[in-house]
Amino acid sequence: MTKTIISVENLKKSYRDHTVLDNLSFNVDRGTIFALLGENGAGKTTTVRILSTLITADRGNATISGHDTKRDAHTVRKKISLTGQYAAVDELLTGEENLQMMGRLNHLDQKTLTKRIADLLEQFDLVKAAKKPAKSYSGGMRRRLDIAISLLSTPEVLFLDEPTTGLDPRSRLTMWKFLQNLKNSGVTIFLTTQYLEEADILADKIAVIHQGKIVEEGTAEQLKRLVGEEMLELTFHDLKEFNLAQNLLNGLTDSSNLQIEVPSNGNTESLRQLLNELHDHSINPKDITFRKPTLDDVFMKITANSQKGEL
Ligand SMILES: Nc1ncnc2c1ncn2[C@@H]1O[C@H](COP(=O)(O)OP(=O)(O)OP(=O)(O)O)[C@@H](O)[C@H]1O
Repeated sequence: MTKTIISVENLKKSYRDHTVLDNLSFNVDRGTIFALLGENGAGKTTTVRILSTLITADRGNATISGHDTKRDAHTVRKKISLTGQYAAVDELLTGEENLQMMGRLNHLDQKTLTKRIADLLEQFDLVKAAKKPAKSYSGGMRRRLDIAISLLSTPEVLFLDEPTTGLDPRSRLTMWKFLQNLKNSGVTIFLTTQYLEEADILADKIAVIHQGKIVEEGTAEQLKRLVGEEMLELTFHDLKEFNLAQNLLNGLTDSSNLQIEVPSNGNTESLRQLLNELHDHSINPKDITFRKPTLDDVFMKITANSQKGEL
């Protein structure tokens, strides 16, 4: 079996004169979690819809396990499952009935289906809720049921379009745990997200999509390294101190919070020098913290560069 399970080469998609995907290319390794990270309207759903054979690209190629999503869509559909942004759950049926119905539509024999449903209800923490109508479920439970439905026949690749959008922080944490377990069971997961933290926590590889182009790609660590060193965040007692420090330090200033952020190489000697210099001017910061770059910083940096036309 080859390492690459999803291969995307120069995909283009336009609606009239609006270019939605502009030469998109990337690969996803088998058994990994891949995150397509981008803002609203960046082209994430369009990419998922092409890869899951719901629509076709105007140009370019995409394959799943070596099968072309356009020419061999039938085979691709057998290998994948898709969970969209809007849960495909029948509100009037119970959780168990939803699973039964979709299992029968998927032509699973009753014995296999009964066993599979019991496993999925257990795995997705829905045993207690199984006999209750889905309309009584919370957003998180509904999303879990939706994913359980898409796992009735074990797919090679599971596509999840914004799996945690609209969920409360606790349900997001639970979902992350489920997705990690799913990956450990061998399923390749392709997810789209607007949440930098989600991509950071879950993904083995992240591709940042902006206006239909991949503007950066790598592991969370690689993307964070792009931004550079650690940052040192200094908070001052009052505006007078802050203004004085601003003249001495070359950093990013935030006057409303009386904060200045300067790059730091993590070296204690340079920190001592900086503090001595402030001290010589009778400035003693109220608070000093080291901050590791976040994916937020990466995203800000990349999108700022692309707006400046540097990409
Ligand atoms: N069928 C369509 N007809 C016209 N324009 C479309 C169509 N589908 C998508 N678009 C446009 O393509 C762009 C990308 O949409 P897409 O849904 O892929 O973005 P997204 O990154 O998934 O954003 P969101 O998080 O809002 O879903 C948007 O500007 C959208 O309006």
